[in-house]
Amino acid sequence: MISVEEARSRVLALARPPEPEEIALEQALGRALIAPAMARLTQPPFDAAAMDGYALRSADLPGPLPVIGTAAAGQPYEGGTPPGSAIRIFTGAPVPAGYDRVVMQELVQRDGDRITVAEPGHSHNIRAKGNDFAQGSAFQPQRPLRPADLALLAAMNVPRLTVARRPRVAVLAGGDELVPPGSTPAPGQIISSNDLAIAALAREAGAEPLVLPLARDTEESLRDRFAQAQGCDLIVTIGGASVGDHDLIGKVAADLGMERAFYKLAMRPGKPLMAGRIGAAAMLGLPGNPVSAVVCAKLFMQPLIRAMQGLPPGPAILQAVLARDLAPEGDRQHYLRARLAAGDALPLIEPFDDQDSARLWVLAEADALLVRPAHDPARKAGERMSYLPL
Ligand SMILES: Nc1nc2c(c(=O)[nH]1)N[C@H]1C(S)=C(S)[C@@H](COP(=O)(O)OP(=O)(O)OC[C@H]3O[C@@H](n4cnc5c(N)ncnc54)[C@H](O)[C@@H]3O)O[C@H]1N2
Ligand code: MOO
Repeated sequence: MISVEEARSRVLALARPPEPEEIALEQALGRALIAPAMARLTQPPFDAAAMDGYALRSADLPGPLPVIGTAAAGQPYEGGTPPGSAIRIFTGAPVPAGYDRVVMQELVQRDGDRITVAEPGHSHNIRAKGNDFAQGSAFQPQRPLRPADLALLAAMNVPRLTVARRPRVAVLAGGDELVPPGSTPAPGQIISSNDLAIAALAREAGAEPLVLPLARDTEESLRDRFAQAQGCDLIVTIGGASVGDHDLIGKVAADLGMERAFYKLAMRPGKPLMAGRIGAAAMLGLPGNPVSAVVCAKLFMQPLIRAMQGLPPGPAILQAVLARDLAPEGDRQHYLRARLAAGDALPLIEPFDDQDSARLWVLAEADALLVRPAHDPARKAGERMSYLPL
């Protein structure tokens, strides 16, 4: 069995270079820029007042000074600025050349058309032209676009963007025991849960998921579902990955010409993970146990989807302090469902006693996956450990 690290690099090697798509700025939340966005203007485009008050020369203080005009946002003052004068000014208005300071109105005594300033405050309250960004500045963050990025891109006057096309991900769950949520299960049946979680994880990573109808445990049914996944960039199967008589994914995928990158890795949960390529599509065969499927999706599927968009694959691995002693680990890298609590410099992490890979309730109560390398020795409370946030 290969290691988690080796499996990860083989999975990431399945990513093809991202394909460009041009979209409107309003559609850009969560998308990955694959060409830099260039600022089409300078911001602020002029020296701008940062406060409501009076624009004047510092050298003329404390006054008294005549107020000879007004400037507001969108209504610049067009007159002269002779020494010994001031104008009324409002936040966002251009500060006329000649004045070097805006004094907040709270610090000004006004008597008719004259002002006196006993104590002007420290700040000059002027945002210099270009102090945010200059025309021609290139913006290309190595992460999905966030809400505030849309404001920046709007301020840069960039109404259209070149982003990575969203990878299309087919989610293929199967098993004779599975019926969709809302059905009444017959004896021996359960509700299919994984497909929803895997589709949501795909969407979270930037993909456009396509959840296929549940497959039966027959080669014919699976072949039919693979045919429905035509045109997708990634096919993610759930279940049927192990060695039982009804675990047909490997066989059907092989019959369809799958080039296997690996099958099985030294990981817990998730040992029977399968990866490769079928025609133009990458393929991941996730194990059926619900927790195993989610853990594999976080560790392999989401990084692959991010890589397909030209993004750093992740996931972020963070540090925490162990809240209790742990026995030595076995021969597979273990991802333990765990709770986080506030600590001093780092959070405290405590794994749940029951790590059954079918228990979704425990997964829902977990904040993190505590990472223990294969053959990790016994650990004491207080030691530093790695974890993956959920
Ligand atoms: N003899 C062995 N048996 C098993 C091994 C092994 O090495 N030797 N590995 C175990 C491990 S580890 C895992 S994980 C599972 C994975 O098996 P499969 O990928 O073949 O998954 P299934 O058998 O189809 O299902 C396992 C389990 O999960 C439930 N399931 C499947 N799909 C869904 C779904 N969409 N929603 C909800 N639950 C689902 C299914 O009913 C089973 O209970 O194999 C072990 N066995
Ligand atoms: O490795 Mo399987 O993924 O637990 O239960």
